[in-house]
Amino acid sequence: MDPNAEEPAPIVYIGQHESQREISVNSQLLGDAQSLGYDLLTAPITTTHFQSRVLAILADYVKLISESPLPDALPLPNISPLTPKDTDLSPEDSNSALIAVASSWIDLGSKDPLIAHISRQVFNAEVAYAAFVGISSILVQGPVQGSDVAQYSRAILEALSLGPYVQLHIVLPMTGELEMEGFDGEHLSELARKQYVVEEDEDDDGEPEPFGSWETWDTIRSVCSYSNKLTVALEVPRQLPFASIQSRWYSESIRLLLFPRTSFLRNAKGYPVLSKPHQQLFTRFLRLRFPPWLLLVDVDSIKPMEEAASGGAPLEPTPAESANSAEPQDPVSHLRYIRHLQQTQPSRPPMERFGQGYQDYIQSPLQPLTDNLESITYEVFEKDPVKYEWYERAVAAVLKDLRKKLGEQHEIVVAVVGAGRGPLVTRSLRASKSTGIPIRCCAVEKNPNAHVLIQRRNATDPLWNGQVLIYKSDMRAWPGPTVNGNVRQVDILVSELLGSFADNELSPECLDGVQHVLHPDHGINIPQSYSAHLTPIATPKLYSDLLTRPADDLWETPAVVMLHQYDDLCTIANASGERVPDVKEAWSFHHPIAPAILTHAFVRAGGASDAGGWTGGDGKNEHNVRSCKVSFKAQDRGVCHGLAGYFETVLYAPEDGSKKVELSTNPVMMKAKSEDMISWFPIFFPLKKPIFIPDEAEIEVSMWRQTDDRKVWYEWFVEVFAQGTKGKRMKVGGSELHSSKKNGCLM
Ligand SMILES: C[S@@+](CC[C@H](N)C(=O)[O-])C[C@H]1O[C@@H](n2cnc3c(N)ncnc32)[C@H](O)[C@@H]1O
Repeated sequence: MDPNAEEPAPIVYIGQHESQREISVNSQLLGDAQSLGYDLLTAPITTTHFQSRVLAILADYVKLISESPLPDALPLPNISPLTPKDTDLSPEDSNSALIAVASSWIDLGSKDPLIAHISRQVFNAEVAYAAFVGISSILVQGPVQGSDVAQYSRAILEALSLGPYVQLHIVLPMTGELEMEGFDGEHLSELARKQYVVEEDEDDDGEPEPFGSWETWDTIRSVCSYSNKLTVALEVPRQLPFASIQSRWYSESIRLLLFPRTSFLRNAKGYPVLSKPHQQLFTRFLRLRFPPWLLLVDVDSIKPMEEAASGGAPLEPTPAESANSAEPQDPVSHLRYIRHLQQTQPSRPPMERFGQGYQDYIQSPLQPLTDNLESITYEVFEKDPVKYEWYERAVAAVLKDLRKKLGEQHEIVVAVVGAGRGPLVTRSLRASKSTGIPIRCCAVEKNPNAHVLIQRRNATDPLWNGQVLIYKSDMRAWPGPTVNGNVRQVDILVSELLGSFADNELSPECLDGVQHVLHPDHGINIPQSYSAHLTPIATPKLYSDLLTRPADDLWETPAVVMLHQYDDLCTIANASGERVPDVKEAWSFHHPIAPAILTHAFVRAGGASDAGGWTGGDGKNEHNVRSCKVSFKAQDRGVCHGLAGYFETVLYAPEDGSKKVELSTNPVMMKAKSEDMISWFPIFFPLKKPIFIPDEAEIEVSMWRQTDDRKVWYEWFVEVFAQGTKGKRMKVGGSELHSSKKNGCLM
């Protein structure tokens, strides 16, 4: 968790795959591949013998129905169980390093019921046998061009139930068609009967839909209910598609990245290398919490060691051979290059280093008002390299402004409310020292355990020097500091009560409750304001994680997550033309609030005035209700799984108009306002049912911050609109109304 610690090279598992492996894979060959430096090897589940047997059964059946007076009365043929000649695989200890390959000559989505039926039998027999011999990872060719994706998906769903540990990895291109070598022999799709072959659409320009491959995947995983046993084996093409397609795939469950021969370039010395964009893609995937395995496809064919030693290619070229040959003779040049990339990865930004292991990990938001935090939690905040520094700047700026306004005679009272272990007290004292403006400093904390530490710190820290006035109190019940027997008004009220969505740790309610100690004319709050921001995202990872958890109200509870494997559905171009997420403000809070509002709230409390709150209680907290309706424009089709939430805060805007001191977790503003700040992860408002978003659709988000005087909760609702035929917008999808009332934040 230390953001400054040295980073080890990421762990990457690399395998080798040959589309047409000519030699059978056994533990000997696997051992040879491992001694060359591979971790994994692919192995076809069945042999060509099996294929010939299936084709013969098919041919017999076709003949039979052609000769039968009642062809429709004939039952579809069955494939008899596998025989020893049909497969080279057997149970071995080393099988965990094998990835089984299901036959690519079948057509699970064939529109011809006969072909689909045969294909399913082949596939099920293969999956079941692979699972039986202890190989859980199975590479499965994606749907054949023109076949029925729904039918294919159903077949995948069926196969997933064939073994408890079966993992199916669907081979798909990023866009268009696969580049890796296809299957050479007879393909079942070519044997579909005429009446089932659909003529090509003449109007079709032949150009693939850029998101077509992703859409195929979306259908497969939706039919399979986002099963965590189903992932993608994504082929990396020579020409990478648009950034929007790359980031869509990045958000998906990718277990394998396939690098075919075509994805490599040759450098001046003839060695295989990846282009810069390919390297960036590689780095991005490597930073995932569970990076995909890599498969080098149809490069550096693996020969058994014995064969290599007795006349095959030598393992390492001699210098003379290297000099004389136009192409390097290294038998694992692609692997060596990828290992080199692995070892020379650029270091991660501080937030990623700090959050390592927490990426896409769902946590309940902290409730520091209801719960008493542990010392270790404070310790984690205190590692932030930015937040405390910015608070110190803000206090210094306020001190200078107040000094101008109040003169040297006025002793400035600074109160840190919710002081925790005291870092903001230290920063306030430092600001006083650096500006030369003396202060009277107080610390208020309701956590009795943290209170012990701040008292000790007051006694031992030379900067505190026993001068800090320490109060163990809920700030809302604190009467203010007593100096020389008199209660003094506070000039600067410093707090850090912000959650990932700004107000979700009840900063507004706490600061309202302590505003009575602040000087009514010139008192200043740090922060002065904060705002909540949101944007719709696709995050299949979080959605499928939530699906695996039993509690129903998980869908009704915002979660704190270091969002990593997700895709922004709505982006805009920034000033330099770069596409950035369209993050919009939901609402904001400003402090101090108008005294009249507090007076009114006070009168309402106890039910003496008005009819009571709209959502319960007397209505005393109703001024902290907020709502918004924000509209976003999606560029490309996708699926919305929820809303990502962020916050921004103005700690202080100096009176001379100089740069404001601000913090932000909004990915668009963070760099400019508080780069490398690590204290807050984003918040995620999930949707119980993912919503499909068509190209260029409008996404409307309605959100509410509600209260009943005892707690605060959020409600959220998403609607999707597309352009209708008559030029009018038309609703095409929407969520149910989600509400966190049951798990609201207690006041
Ligand atoms: C997010 S922590 C910040 C701690 C510390 N100021 C820092 O920046 O490291 C918020 C602190 O406020 C305290 N707190 C929250 N609500 C409070 C209240 N109503 N009265 C007093 N302390 C409160 C919590 O116990 C916690 O120590």
